[in-house]
Amino acid sequence: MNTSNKSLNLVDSANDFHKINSRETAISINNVEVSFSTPKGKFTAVKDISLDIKRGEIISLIGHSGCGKSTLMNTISGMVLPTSGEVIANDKVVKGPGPDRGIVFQNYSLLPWMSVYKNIFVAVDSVFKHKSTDEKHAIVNHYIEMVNLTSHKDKLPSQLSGGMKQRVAIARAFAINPSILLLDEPFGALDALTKGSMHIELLKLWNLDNRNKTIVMVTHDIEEAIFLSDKVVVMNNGPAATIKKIVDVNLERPRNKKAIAHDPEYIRIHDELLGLLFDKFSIED
Ligand SMILES: Nc1ncnc2c1ncn2[C@@H]1O[C@H](COP(=O)(O)OP(=O)(O)OP(=O)(O)O)[C@@H](O)[C@H]1O
Repeated sequence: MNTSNKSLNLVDSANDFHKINSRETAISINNVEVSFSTPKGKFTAVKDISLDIKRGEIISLIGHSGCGKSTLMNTISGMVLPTSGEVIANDKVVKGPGPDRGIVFQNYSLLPWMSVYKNIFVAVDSVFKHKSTDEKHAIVNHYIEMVNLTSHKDKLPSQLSGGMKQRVAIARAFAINPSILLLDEPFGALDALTKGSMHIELLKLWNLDNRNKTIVMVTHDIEEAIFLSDKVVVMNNGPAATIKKIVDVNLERPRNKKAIAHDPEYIRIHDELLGLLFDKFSIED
């Protein structure tokens, strides 16, 4: 990626900005319960969930498979509405999806018949209706360049590697400039090396935006959660899953993946998260 110099220059000022800005609440999850109607009756996926997420924070949701991470995330995106309680995003009660909340899924959700360029253009075009075509092209080119895919912009998704597809999905999410970015296991399908470089690219984009975007990510990967996040929200097993603990990640940014693994605080957080996920209450099923 050709953004490293820019992002390095922004790091110090971004630190200050982040501290000031992080005092505002971007997302408030208030006493949320989500139940689904199933052929066997009502199924409560999550309940009693209350969580405040500050502007510019990166939050990870972790927990065992099926505990309700995606369901909770989808209450923020508006794709799932709470059965009771409410989610407030950018000071408005969430009643459905909106352009202030961009989402990236594990399966990239790119339109297979459209080029890299077109996939991003379509999203930009639908959100920035008031902008001229030239402005929209400039936005698309800017974000394609940011994820270093300019030479691949005319390719179809089927002609790209998994990491490249995920970069397109991330570029598309950033291009519509949502203040809240929701990532549902975005790197789950990638090999360790590609995953590592995607982490760096995500943080570069976040830095270039002055660490102003609020990012909520679902992951199964403890190391990924610690490396990227300010807080890790650990969920209990479902049904009727609740938040088990919110673990603060007080590790200085920018973080170096190699160095951080030897940091005593990293090791402590890692042990705590392992304990929370694999204690006797978590493995009863
Ligand atoms: N539309 C639905 N109707 C009925 N049950 C649902 C629905 N969506 C999710 N569930 C159930 O709610 C629970 C939580 O699902 P969810 O996908 O949120 O879990 P998750 O923690 O994200 O899982 P994973 O880590 O495996 O992706 C599961 O038991 C799932 O079967």
